[in-house]
Amino acid sequence: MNHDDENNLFNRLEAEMATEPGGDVVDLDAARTARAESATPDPVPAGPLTESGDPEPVMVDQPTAKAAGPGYLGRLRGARRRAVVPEWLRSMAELKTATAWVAGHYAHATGYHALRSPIYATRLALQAPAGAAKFVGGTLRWVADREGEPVRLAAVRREDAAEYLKLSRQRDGRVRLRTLVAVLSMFVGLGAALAIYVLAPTWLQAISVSAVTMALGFTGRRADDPVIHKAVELPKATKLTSDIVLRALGALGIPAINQAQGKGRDGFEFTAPITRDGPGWRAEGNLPYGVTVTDVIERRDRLASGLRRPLGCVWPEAVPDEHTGRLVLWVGDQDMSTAKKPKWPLLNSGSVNLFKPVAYGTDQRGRWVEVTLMYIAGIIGAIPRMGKTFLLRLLLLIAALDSRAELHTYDMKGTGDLDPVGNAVSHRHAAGDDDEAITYVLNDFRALREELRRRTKVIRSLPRDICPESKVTSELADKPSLGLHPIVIGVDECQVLFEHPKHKDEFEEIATDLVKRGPATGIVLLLATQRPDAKALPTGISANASARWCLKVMGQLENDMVLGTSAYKRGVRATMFAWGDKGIHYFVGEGSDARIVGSVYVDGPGADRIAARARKLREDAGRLSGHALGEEPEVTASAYDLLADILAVVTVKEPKLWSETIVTRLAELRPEVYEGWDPEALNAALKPHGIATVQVGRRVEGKVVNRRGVDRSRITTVIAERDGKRDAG
Ligand SMILES: Nc1ncnc2c1ncn2[C@@H]1O[C@H](COP(=O)(O)OP(=O)(O)OP(=O)(O)O)[C@@H](O)[C@H]1O
Repeated sequence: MNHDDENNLFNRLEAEMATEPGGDVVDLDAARTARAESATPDPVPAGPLTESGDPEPVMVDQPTAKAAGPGYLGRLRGARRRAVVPEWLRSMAELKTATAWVAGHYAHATGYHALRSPIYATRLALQAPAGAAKFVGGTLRWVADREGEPVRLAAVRREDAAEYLKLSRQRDGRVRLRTLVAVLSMFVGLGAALAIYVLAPTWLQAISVSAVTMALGFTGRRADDPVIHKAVELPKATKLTSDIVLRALGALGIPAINQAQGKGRDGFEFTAPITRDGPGWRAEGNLPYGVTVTDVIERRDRLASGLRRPLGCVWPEAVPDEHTGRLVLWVGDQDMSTAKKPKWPLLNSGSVNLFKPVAYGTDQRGRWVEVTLMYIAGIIGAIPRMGKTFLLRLLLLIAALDSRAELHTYDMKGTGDLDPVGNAVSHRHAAGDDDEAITYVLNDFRALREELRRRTKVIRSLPRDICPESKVTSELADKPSLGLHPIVIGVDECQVLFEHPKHKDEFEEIATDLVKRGPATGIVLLLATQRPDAKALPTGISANASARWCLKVMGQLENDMVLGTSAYKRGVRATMFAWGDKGIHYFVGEGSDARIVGSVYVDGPGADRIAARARKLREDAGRLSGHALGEEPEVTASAYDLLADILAVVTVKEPKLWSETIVTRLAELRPEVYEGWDPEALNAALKPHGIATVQVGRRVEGKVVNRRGVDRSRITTVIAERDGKRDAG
């Protein structure tokens, strides 16, 4: 009986006992027999009542274990098929890697031993006399049947004459035969040696003497000092066996596993054989009832101790479409952070189409993980020094390699990490968190909001056959006349914007708009922060981001801010990354579940080289613009302030004014900003400031006309609150 059957039976018997009135001690065998005979299902009190008022019985268990669950066909349909052709045969890249590795291994071993062969020969020659002595001694012992001596001596000690006589006779016969064989062999050997000496050419003589010397030298070897050392130190990563997995799971301190193992059971039910999977081993199976994969992930360090492997090799994972107790344990041969990574295809050559997936990192198994930068808004979160800026820069470099993309790069930390991209290709670029930089970013964000509006209008006006999905496509991005090329905005340490004492609301409002409506219009916003909380990353933004990269974080809150609500509960925990796991992160996006990815490492000089290539691409396409050309945006010094502008155009004598009058006046005041605004746009722009439009009645030609308008006193109050002054008007 397997564990499932045992458990089923146990559960059934428990249910039977629970339904017995009074909870008396029950003879289980008798109960089972009676149940089988009566063939009526057990009454379950929770069921609906029958006409007579008795609870209607509800079948919870089928009478036989066989009938439980779906039928054979059902189970077949539900079965997951394993790949017919193994992964390494399907993927050219994997096959190449495997073949190259095997060839490299043997080439290394051959070279290693070839270089040392003279030493081996000398040592064997020196050992040859000892080997000869050993050979002669061994032969004499064999001829004299020394191996039987202990038995004969034992017979002597026991004074067992009959036994001794029998053994002696047997020994005499054996010695005679062996002497004959030895003498014959000696003659044959000596004859062959003489023949070679007299008849054979010199090379054959040399080979023969060497072979005999080497053989004698090999015989004379010492166990503690081998002549030939191993060319490679085999890694300690030995095969993962079920025993090792069970031992490790038993060491986690999870009571249900320990109880099962205490009763002699496994505490883990393997659902597939342990197999080689990439550069590591993969075990899959069911944890005991009630134990979840997150329980194991939480104890990843203990698991690593139980497996006797470095932490970076041990990757327990949940299976997304399975129950929460289905564990996949992947144990790598090498620590993920130090394992050799394949060369990034874009490192030295190549360009990118942002509408197609691009490899940007590798998973634990060394396979490329791709990201499509279009139609997303992304957030990157991590504690400091884990590789957040490097990852953002990598994504921006990828974007730079599509010559159509217009880059806006903002390094609010100000250390110049984004300068390689910014100075070479960016349309807009700023570093630092001083007023000048903030004003620059604010102006650009405002311009981007306008661009977003323009793009939505362009997309709306396009015929269906050209723009079937109401979003920018690669073909549309190719047409310069439409101006729908990709715009990629990268902001490192974005909390500087969203916590800015004066402009935080406006930054938040624009960024939220870009996150929500940007993707369809070809605008991609990538935000990185080292403090992912509601202030640093407003929820309107974090909730709407469709791509998420989370490097190591310290707690559940930050984890869920970056990876999405309840990610932590589902076992997607970036808290488990070790301090050394730089660049390793959870990636959610590309329509798949969270994956662990180690991003490609591109250092400063590497980034410079790639950016130079990207610049060349742009120059060739005639698309280099803005900052990269040394041009600065027109509006820099005076960042406009909507509320202040409204106060400027609405006099104190006009306590309430129609929105349409205000937008007309605003357009006169600052046409580069307000041109084309309608009352709705004003309403939308005021909302983030907590200001709603009100009904304003005006007498027009003797009649009162009601329209939406703005209450001036509300504007002054909000400005007063914002600037901390009592009265702004
Ligand atoms: N993919 C990677 N592989 C290996 N090492 C990396 C990787 N990415 C970054 N690192 C290393 O991690 C260090 C920190 O990276 P980075 O400057 O991006 O961290 P950060 O999270 O942005 O830190 P801060 O919050 O201080 O800005 C780098 O100096 C780099 O050496």
